[in-house]
Amino acid sequence: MTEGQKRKAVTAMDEMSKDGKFQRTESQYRAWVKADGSTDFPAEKDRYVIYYSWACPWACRTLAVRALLGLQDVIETIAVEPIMARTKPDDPEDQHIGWWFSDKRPDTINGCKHIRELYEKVDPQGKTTKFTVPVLFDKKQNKIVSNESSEIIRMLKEFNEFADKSAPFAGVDLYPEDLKKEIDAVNEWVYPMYNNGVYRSGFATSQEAYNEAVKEVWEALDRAEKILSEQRYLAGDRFTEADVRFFVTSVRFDEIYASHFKCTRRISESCPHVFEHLKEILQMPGVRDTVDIDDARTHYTCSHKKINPFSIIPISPFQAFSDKDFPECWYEVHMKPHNRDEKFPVKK
Ligand SMILES: N[C@@H](CCC(=O)N[C@@H](CS)C(=O)NCC(=O)O)C(=O)O
Repeated sequence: MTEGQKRKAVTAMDEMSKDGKFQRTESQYRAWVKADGSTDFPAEKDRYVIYYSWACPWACRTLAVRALLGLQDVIETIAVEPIMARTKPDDPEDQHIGWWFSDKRPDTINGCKHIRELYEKVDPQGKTTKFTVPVLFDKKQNKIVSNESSEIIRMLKEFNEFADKSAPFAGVDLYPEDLKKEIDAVNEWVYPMYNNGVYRSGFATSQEAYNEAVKEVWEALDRAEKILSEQRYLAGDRFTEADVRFFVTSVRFDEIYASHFKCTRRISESCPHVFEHLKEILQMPGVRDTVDIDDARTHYTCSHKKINPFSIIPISPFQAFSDKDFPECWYEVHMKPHNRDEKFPVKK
């Protein structure tokens, strides 16, 4: 970046088309960790860190896969604060709002104040303009490896030799060769209609754009409900990344997307099979530790000022059935035993 030229920093809420549609930009860091050392990023224990937000479904899918593969002691993690804030508050021309660290949640590796500073540190030329989590960071070379979660979840298997063998899917490839076609077919509709669909619904700034998006979210729910009433998992009778990718949106749906993103339906009331599927995954060893529904709710309701200018947090719908406060009332419902084993016994 030459002097006088300013980086145009953007956030998700700036990525709008003229007709009010949310259009997500592509991730910019797309390198790969490899166990065989064939890239600049060899798989090593204690070398990498994942920066994440508890709110972010994309970041949390990397945490879920890390837990399922038993990599908690191999790759460390650093969380940001839930509420986004201006990253250059002293510059009136720079209105960027982003993820912050704090004394309670410090960046213990790079000592940055916010995620934007981390990106600017590794990229002083100003090529990056959107500062997202997750970030997979190489501590040895001080480089960002990847900020694309769909690729990070696939490269985590490269660390399998260091995995805790007692983890539910230690050494397992969640994108196995023989199921790639089925998984790709599921991801192809789950990403646009569901994972990104809820954002397209919530960020829409015209009635037409909202109607179109929310209709697709509902269609995706109906489609998943049908599949999960006929088979145990989305890509067949084996658990795969397609289930994790679906889960991270499902788990936030009733508490956050139904109200804050105006998706209006509730999984726990209208999609019993999707609900049991989400409970099954949430209850897999390690996964509960990758979901902080309180932090997530705080982020969405208090960071998107254009959607919720007074930062009013809607009361939890699960409060209606419980004497417990939030988030205990939420966990009470979601940690109740699921019926997936009974309905679809795993073939031995
Ligand atoms: N393609 C990215 C998307 C990540 C993403 O959009 N993360 C959001 C949080 S949910 C973010 O960090 N947004 C920052 C911003 O909008 O400025 C991935 O899947 O890794």
